[in-house]
Amino acid sequence: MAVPTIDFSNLSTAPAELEDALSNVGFLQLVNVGIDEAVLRNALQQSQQFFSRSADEKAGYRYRNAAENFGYQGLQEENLDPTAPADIKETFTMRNILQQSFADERWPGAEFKQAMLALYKNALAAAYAVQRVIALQLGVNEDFFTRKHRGENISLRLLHYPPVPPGGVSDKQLGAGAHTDYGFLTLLFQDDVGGLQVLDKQQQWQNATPMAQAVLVNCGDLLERWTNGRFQSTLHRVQPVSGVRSRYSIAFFVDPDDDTWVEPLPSCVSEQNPPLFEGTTAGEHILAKLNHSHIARFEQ
Ligand SMILES: O=C(O)CCC(=O)C(=O)O
Ligand SMILES: [Fe+2]
Repeated sequence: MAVPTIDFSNLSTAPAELEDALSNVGFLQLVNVGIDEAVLRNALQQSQQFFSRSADEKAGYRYRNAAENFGYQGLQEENLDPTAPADIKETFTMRNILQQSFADERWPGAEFKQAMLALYKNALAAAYAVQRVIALQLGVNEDFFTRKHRGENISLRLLHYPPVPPGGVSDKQLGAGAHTDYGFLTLLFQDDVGGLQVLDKQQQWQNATPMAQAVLVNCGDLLERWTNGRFQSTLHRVQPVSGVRSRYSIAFFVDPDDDTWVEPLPSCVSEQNPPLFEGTTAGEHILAKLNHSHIARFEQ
């Protein structure tokens, strides 16, 4: 299985290719979706600067709770796979920052904040464009999904995977443990280091090789539920980084508003395809998964 590349500007082929990729792989590389390279570069630069600060300084911007979903989390504070050792990554998460204002002292700096607001805005416009195409493919109104994603569960997350010395980690310890994403879809911007892997239908891990100028897009659990399993929320993980260079990535999680009721759409259900999922609110699903990946480390 290769992760397919789709040119979003080709209106005659993109919708069907998008549907095909989400159904068969759950991941795709999207080009020409309107991401401004300078905005992305600036955000990555700010991310590198922030993570290079001392542990003490970074601790001043700590994450407080899953409901707020904002701030810095250090190495081994999260288990995306609750059955594995904690992830060797540090993160800075920013939820709903176009509408929710966090006090200045919660931000690492004014330039950092400006850079993140710009990327958030740019990524949101791209995500809405993709959602409109998906809606039409699924036989609902074009704005069916965008109306349910007003921002309260949309977040931008900077990730830093420092290199680990050979033999420095146990067998099962990863940069990010195997998991599926919680929401509708995720846009991922990765540097050229590599390490992200996607599980294929033969249960083999395949590299999602970084591709310049492309955004990696993947389907989350709630889109899988809406499509009654037609679109796949695929397991993925990040290998620990060896060598000398750190890996940096930025994820943009596009998740529905808390009160959104998610159940299989009529176009995805038939006599041959009875509903596989019960209805749930998006809020319940997201909070349960967030808590699960943070609480697990206290139980080990
Ligand atoms: O950093 C990456 O490449 C992937 C991170 C990821 O899958 C996640 O945070 O959900
Ligand atoms: Fe993920």
